[in-house]
Amino acid sequence: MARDKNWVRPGDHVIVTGGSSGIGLALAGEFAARGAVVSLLARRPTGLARAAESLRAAGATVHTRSVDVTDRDAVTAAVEELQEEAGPCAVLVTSAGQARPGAFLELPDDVFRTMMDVDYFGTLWAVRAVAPGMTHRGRGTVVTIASAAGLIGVYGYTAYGAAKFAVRGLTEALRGELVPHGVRVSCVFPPDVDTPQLAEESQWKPAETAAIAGIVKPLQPSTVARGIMRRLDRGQPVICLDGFSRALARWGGVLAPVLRRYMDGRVRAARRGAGGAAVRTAASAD
Ligand SMILES: NC(=O)C1=CN([C@@H]2O[C@H](COP(=O)(O)OP(=O)(O)OC[C@H]3O[C@@H](n4cnc5c(N)ncnc54)[C@H](OP(=O)(O)O)[C@@H]3O)[C@@H](O)[C@H]2O)C=CC1
Ligand SMILES: CCCCCCCCCCCCCCCC(=O)[C@@H](N)CO
Repeated sequence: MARDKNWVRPGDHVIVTGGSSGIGLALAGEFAARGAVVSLLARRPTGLARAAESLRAAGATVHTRSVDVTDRDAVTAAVEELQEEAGPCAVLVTSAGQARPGAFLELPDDVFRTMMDVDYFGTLWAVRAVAPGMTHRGRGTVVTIASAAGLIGVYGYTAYGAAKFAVRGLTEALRGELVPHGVRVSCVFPPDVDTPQLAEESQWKPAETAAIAGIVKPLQPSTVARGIMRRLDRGQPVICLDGFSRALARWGGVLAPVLRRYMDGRVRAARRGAGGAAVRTAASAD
């Protein structure tokens, strides 16, 4: 992905799934500050209205659509309508997502399907709705929000991590196909970010998962959004916001045995901390 200061211009139409909250809303604010027209997609109309209001108060032009990203036809229809209202989509950000951590042996089957439906297929349907237009016009940027849990397998994230690995696989393969058509493709791998989702998932999060994720202090959504914009300006296809994730993205395969031992140590420490005499041996194959 080449440097191109015109990847987003005033008046451009930017579509953000999950744009009513957290990372998506913070990014919508960054695009609005650059003069873009922003469209927000999410399920809850109240959240959409509140987010739109806050962006409009800062002078932005905002469109919204209440849609569940797992519904392919609804996503396609919403994106088409929004493009009729606000012009062809110059940038798509897929931030709609959900995290449900838990011990593998205790997670209900349907959680695995829900994570894939929301996090993976929710990303896929939005990308498929804009990709033909972008390639036809020879201009566009697709930004998917994965997770640091999509860079390495993390205790407690069997369902969520698998879906985020899928987002990463999709984005990486897609890049090779779309770049020749003038379409930029980037994937973002944030560590914990201080958003409603982080609070929501804490009710399910095993102490072991918290101990591993706690290696990186939660970032603020505004910091994450600014960091993403800076890296998009530089044309980076793989976007990490902290040193650990960056090391993982660059050296993950080579570092994996060391990282696994390190994480297993955090798991054992978390169990001692929880007062558990029951220290089951953490699996550490290599
Ligand atoms: N916060 C964190 O620690 C991290 C988050 N991420 C990822 O970043 C992305 C954004 O998360 P974050 O900003 O924290 O979360 P928030 O909970 O703050 O925002 C999530 C957004 O997605 C929307 N959304 C959720 N499910 C659906 C759905 N089925 N259909 C349409 N919209 C949906 C929500 O609106 P509504 O509920 O009304 O639909 C909301 O707008 C997610 O993909 C998440 O996995 C990655 C790494 C770390
Ligand atoms: C020597 C260095 C060792 C480094 C080990 C790994 C460091 C990064 C751990 C990241 C854990 C996963 C965070 C998931 C965030 C997320 O997606 C959820 N909060 C969503 O809500």
